[in-house]
Amino acid sequence: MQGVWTPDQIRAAEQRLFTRTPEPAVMRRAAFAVAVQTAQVLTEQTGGVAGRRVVLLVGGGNNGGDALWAGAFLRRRGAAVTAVLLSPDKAHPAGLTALRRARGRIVEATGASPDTAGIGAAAADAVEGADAVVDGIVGLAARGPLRPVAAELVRRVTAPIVAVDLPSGVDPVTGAVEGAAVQAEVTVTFGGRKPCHVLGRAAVRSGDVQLVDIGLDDDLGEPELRVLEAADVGERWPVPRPEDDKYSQGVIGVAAGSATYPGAAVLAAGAAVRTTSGMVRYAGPAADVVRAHWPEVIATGSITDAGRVQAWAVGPGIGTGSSGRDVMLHVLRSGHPVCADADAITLLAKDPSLWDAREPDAPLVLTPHAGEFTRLSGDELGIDRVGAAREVAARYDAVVLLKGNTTVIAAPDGRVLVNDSHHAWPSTAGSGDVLTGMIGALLASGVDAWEACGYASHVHSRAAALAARGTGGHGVGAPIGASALLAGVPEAIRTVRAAALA
Ligand SMILES: NC(=O)C1=CN([C@@H]2O[C@H](COP(=O)(O)OP(=O)(O)OC[C@H]3O[C@@H](n4cnc5c(N)ncnc54)[C@H](OP(=O)(O)O)[C@@H]3O)[C@@H](O)[C@H]2O)[C@@H](O)CC1
Ligand SMILES: [K+]
Repeated sequence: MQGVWTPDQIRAAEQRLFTRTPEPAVMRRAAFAVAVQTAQVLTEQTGGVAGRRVVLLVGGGNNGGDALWAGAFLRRRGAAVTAVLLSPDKAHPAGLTALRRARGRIVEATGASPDTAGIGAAAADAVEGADAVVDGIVGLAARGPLRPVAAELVRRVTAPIVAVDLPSGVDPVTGAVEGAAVQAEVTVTFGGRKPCHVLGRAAVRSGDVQLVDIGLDDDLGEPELRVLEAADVGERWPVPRPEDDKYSQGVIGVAAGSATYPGAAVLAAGAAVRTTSGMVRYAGPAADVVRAHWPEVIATGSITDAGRVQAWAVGPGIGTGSSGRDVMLHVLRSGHPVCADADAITLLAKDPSLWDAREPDAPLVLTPHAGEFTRLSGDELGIDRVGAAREVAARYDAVVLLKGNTTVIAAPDGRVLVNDSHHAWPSTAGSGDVLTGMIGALLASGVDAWEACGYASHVHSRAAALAARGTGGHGVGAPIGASALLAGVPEAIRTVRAAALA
């Protein structure tokens, strides 16, 4: 599990660290890691470091200081280093001295012979001719998108960019990208990941995030967010133990779909079949279609005949009328864990009396997309998706899985997991029905509700990428539908289990 800390938490931890290690030493350690990473990028792209042209984009704070020191280290490897100063009066003095001593070149962004965009000739030549660029424009103190001169310089870069701490122009806390921002090949960050490395468009802008230990670990405290790694998921994914039988692994009940729209039922029940080896029951008007697709599912037409289950996955395609309401009353009164999606969420939002049917201590998972979330919360979803999910989770005493390119999973006690797969292959109709069935199956097998959401969401996005044979948003792959995603689930489970056993 990876932790993610806010800039305020990082700064507070740094203050404690500086009582043991002087600040300049910490900065040099950070900068050295930037230099090593830049050398690696240069080697990969050009076959070496000596003689290659490195440009440092240097803002007026310590982020720029890191870049200047990194430039001084890169001079030792024989790179030709040019620092482009965006705020010459504020550029980090010790960093400047170090680069000058190492015989790096220093120019001003808006220096002599400016072009029509106001960029000085030396800066323009350097940026356009670079083999690699180090982004030290702004770091933890960033506010808003890149300012015009920085934006213009970044626009002209064609070389790979190594971002110091975070890609300049993104919001460090919310991950919002509201204007010009750096697209990094690699981001070298210090002490702990920040929200922008794992949230939304900023996570994509960060590229490959390399975390460098600067001695902060003991001072960081509880992380603001957590990210599951493949091995975390594989280690806890339920598989049959030698002593298990079909009942001991959990029986899940799926209440989804309708006679007119049986697809949601087929997908949710199929997802449950592929998630665990326990038994799957289906209750609803699509029983015949479900049986035809999944002979292993025990299907019945009415929720009242469903038989015993250990958890319910409810909602997709049940409708928001009186029969949907009856289904909700039944599953909420059962006292078992419930994963409520789609129409189930709309029903809960429009009829608050349904909450009274819920057993107070039974775990409840709500898996809204943005529109359903707004119905639940009563407010438009803004940039701070983490804060919003946390608030709704606390209000309803439920785990809230807020769907989006970054999935945010908030527990009622404030813990938050995020799943950012850096791709959008799961964005296809029916994909949510699959996720609901997966979460329900994990709940039935006894996995904690917050963790179940994290595991299911990780495997779900992995299954989509496997099915699409795709990687990043602009990488290879072909479009998939939810049935293909579902078919990818077993292989996705195999890969996370292999990671855990490795
Ligand atoms: N603490 C430590 O010892 C360690 C810290 N480390 C490093 O320090 C970094 C934090 O440094 P920092 O606090 O000096 O601020 P930093 O992010 O460089 O910003 C500088 C100035 O930029 C400006 N600015 C704001 N928004 C902007 C925008 N959108 N576009 C353009 N400019 C913008 C704003 O100034 P303004 O112009 O508004 O007066 C702001 O004050 C951290 O990320 C890490 O790299 C590492 O060395 C490890 C040890
Ligand atoms: K930066």
